[in-house]
Amino acid sequence: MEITTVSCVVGVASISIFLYFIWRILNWLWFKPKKIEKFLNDQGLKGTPYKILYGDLKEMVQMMNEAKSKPMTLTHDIAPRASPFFHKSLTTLGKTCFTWVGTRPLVHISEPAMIREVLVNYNTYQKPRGGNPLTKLLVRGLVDLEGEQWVKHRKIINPAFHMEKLKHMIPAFYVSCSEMIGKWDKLLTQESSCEVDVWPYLQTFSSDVISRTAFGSSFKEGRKIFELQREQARLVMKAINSVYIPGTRFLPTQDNKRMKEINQQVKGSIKSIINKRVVAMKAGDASHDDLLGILLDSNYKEIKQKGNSNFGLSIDDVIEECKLFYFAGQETTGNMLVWTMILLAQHSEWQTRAREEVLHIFGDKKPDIDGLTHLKVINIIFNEVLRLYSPVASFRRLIHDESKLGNFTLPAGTLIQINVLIVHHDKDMWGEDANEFNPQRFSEGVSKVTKGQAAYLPFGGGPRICIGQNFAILEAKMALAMILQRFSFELSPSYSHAPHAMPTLQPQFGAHLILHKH
Ligand code: HEM
Repeated sequence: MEITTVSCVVGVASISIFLYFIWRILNWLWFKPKKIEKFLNDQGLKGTPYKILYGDLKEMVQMMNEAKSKPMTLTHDIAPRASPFFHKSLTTLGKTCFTWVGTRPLVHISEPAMIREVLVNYNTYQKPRGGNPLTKLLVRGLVDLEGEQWVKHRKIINPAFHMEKLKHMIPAFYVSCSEMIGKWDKLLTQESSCEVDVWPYLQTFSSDVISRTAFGSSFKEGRKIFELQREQARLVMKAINSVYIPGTRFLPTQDNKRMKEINQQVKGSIKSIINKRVVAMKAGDASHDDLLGILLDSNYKEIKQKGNSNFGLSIDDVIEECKLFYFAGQETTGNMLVWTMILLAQHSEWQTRAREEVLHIFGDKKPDIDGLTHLKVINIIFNEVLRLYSPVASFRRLIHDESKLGNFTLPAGTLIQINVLIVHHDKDMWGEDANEFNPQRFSEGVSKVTKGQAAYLPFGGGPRICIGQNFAILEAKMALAMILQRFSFELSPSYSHAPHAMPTLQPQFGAHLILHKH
């Protein structure tokens, strides 16, 4: 009798637990997203209807693949190809609307006042969490931290990007660019002009710059790290574009195994560079001019000042920051340069103006820091390139608690997306010629043209603005000045216009230009 009662109780308890889990799964998969959908709709916010588990992921990937399948006509109206799903959603649902990333709502904001609110209040609007934890193998460090940890890291890393430190990186920019130009010179030994896909050269250039500026004399080891990080980025992008089922990262799939293997190798290599450097520092024999040297110095000062190593970065922290320099600084700057060359190849009048400025300031001499900071025409050209072909097409934030944004109340767990590329092409903001290449619009500075609004965001904004923007601009100025001193260029007939945002904005089929030697 007693045994029967016990079995009954166990049976009822098991059924209850089972039903509870079923309820939780159904709530996660269906009831909660539908409740949120109604909550947002009731506030007048339009959105795509929620689709179970995937949300809009399938349509997003399908539209991206379709856009990728063919090049576009040679215009700068690139958002429909580069961000097809978001462009369509914002066009049909309104500039403030919502879509779905799996079971999470993704609210798109485009009004400058709302954008500013999100960027300034960085403790409320945080970097997204969740999704596939394997992505953390690629991006951690400053870009991924919050609260006090972020403040601490930003303070220690900041000195590495001060102008007086960046000055010491000019020789590294010069050497890397000379190597690239040397290769182009070789291609042109027989002929006075030839067709070159400049994209792979610019990628190698910008990764070489990071290897040299991050690790100084150890830059060859840096190059190997970079190759591994590139492979990691491909695997991570694959993971991000699929729905993450919790726990699957532990499955011994080929991709999972490779991602972990790469992580070990990269960490091991950076650790060995750091260890060598720490030994050299103790012997008073280390370079203090590269990013690693400046970071270790700054860290040492912080620990000394506060009298406790808890206030500084650990070796693991330093490893993550070095990995981040590659991830954040290489592809973005390479993209900025490739689009600059493509646009100047198309708009020869601006190419001529830029060359005249370079020859006026430097003649055929090595560009120096003073001259580079005085390049005005090149400055407005870069502003316009970064507007039309912003390397970071969009970025996201996550709210952990219910929050008010503008007139809307957003539930906890909502993702927010700022579609930089779409904002940069908005005719209401930039005028009827929003899709034209017109660097002149920046002739009186960025704030004049945006009327001080948060509408120009190639480097983000607020306290979490890109820490490397001066580095990137200086590097790009050196490269463009040296290129213009030696070559003129135009689009090759084989160039196919295909801007593609995966993850940063790239020319999908390369950048085939005809180079002419001066
Ligand atoms: C043209 C080149 C570049 C572009 C367009 C660019 C763009 C951006 C953007 C849009 C953000 C903000 C992302 C967000 O708010 O979610 C950002 C952050 C960041 N960037 Fe860059 N970046 C460039 C070059 C660099 C370089 C050269 C480095 C370093 C070597 C770098 C390091 C970082 C870091 C560490 C952050 C995170 C800052 C923080 O959260 O405090 N970037 N970048």
